[in-house]
Amino acid sequence: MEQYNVEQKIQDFIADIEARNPNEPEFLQAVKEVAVTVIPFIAAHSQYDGKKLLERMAEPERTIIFRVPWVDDSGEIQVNRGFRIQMNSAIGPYKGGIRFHPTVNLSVLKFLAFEQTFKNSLTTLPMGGGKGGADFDPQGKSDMEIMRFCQAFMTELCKHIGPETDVPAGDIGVGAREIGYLFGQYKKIRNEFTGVLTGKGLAYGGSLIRPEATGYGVVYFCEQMLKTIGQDIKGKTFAVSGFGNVAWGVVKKVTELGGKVLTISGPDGYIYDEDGISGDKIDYLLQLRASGNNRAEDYATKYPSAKFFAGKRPWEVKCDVAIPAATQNELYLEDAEMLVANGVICVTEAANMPSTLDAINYFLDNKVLFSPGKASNAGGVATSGLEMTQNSIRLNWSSEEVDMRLKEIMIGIHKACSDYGKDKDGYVNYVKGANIAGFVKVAEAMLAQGVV
Ligand SMILES: N=C(CCC(=O)O)C(=O)O
Repeated sequence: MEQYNVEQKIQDFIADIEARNPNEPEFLQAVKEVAVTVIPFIAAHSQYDGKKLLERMAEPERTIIFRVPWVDDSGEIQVNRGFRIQMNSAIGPYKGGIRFHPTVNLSVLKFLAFEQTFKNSLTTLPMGGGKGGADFDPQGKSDMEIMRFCQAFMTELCKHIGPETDVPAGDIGVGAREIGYLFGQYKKIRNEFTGVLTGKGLAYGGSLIRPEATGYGVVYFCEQMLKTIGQDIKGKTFAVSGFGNVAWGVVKKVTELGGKVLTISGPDGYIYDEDGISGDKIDYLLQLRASGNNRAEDYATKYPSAKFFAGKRPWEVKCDVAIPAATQNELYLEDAEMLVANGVICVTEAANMPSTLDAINYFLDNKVLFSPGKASNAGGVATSGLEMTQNSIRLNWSSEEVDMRLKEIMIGIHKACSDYGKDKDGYVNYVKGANIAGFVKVAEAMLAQGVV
């Protein structure tokens, strides 16, 4: 198909998506990024053309929105809004996290569920795309309030999920504690003990390595990216944002492989530790999170080698590798310009859609190695898939076994992205590679299953 037709197809598709999904900026951002890379591929492959595959992928199979009433410690009745987006089940049961955060809304969860479809496809495991959550703010809540909210949330959600239907897990605001309360309520209501959630505790069906998996997988992917230019993790400096489970896993694995992590960040700002975040400092990150606070400043208070920069983002720091591990749209064009000016050679996304489209295009135009979260942060959901496998065979693998399979999966995702994303100069456009590689498996399944 001639170029002007393809460009017109892209514009027409985007115009339709904008008309059908007004006031959903995050969802439109995620769909546009896929459209500009996948539509040219569809146009060049007749078996996919004219089948409305991307149009169908960009429309959830089911959107469930529900009221979550609960009682706080003072006896006040609270009302929150719960969601589950069941986006695409062509290659497996819906699979994706649950996010508890005041910024959660339909647009955010649709973007997450859409990205999850491509991410889960890249793992090659049988998992469809889904995501859920609520506009509930866990910050400052007591343990009992967290439990009552999780029970109220699952009282409704349990009608719509199951081990062969939809398998939720954690995400921002939903950690091991919340998964436990959600699982307990599901089991009580449905009277079933199944692998309906992943990220479970080891005592009731969880998998070793799952807490570290997203961060480990990011570093395994980053290692493969650096290898394409003859580089390695060892001796490199890293700027990391966030300090939840994901950032902790990144810091742990980078340090283990000989890299030096200089920063972590919270909503209050970032800390710069010139000595590097290693040893007991890594475990302190978890204590910081476990204490329920999200102030990065506390790290600088505890460790004199660290300086705190209030209200700033860590992308002003000179580093070899940047790893955004906090949340969506945390790395803007101005940050990308600063990173490139300071000589960054690789950006490996650890959060979901942390870079804006302008920032991504700036990295690609400057031939910086850049990987989207749907590829490089897939280690979390991949290990969730391995947890589902262990539950199915009613066996637990060792941490070495799980870690080995995780690394194999990340190397496989990197190869798939390279196969579809390498240009004639040998530069790998991981955005293009991930979107096309993720699209193909889902498209093949959708074509085989008819118009459903
Ligand atoms: N929050 C996750 C993990 C989802 C899962 O493990 O099902 C993600 O891939 O964004």
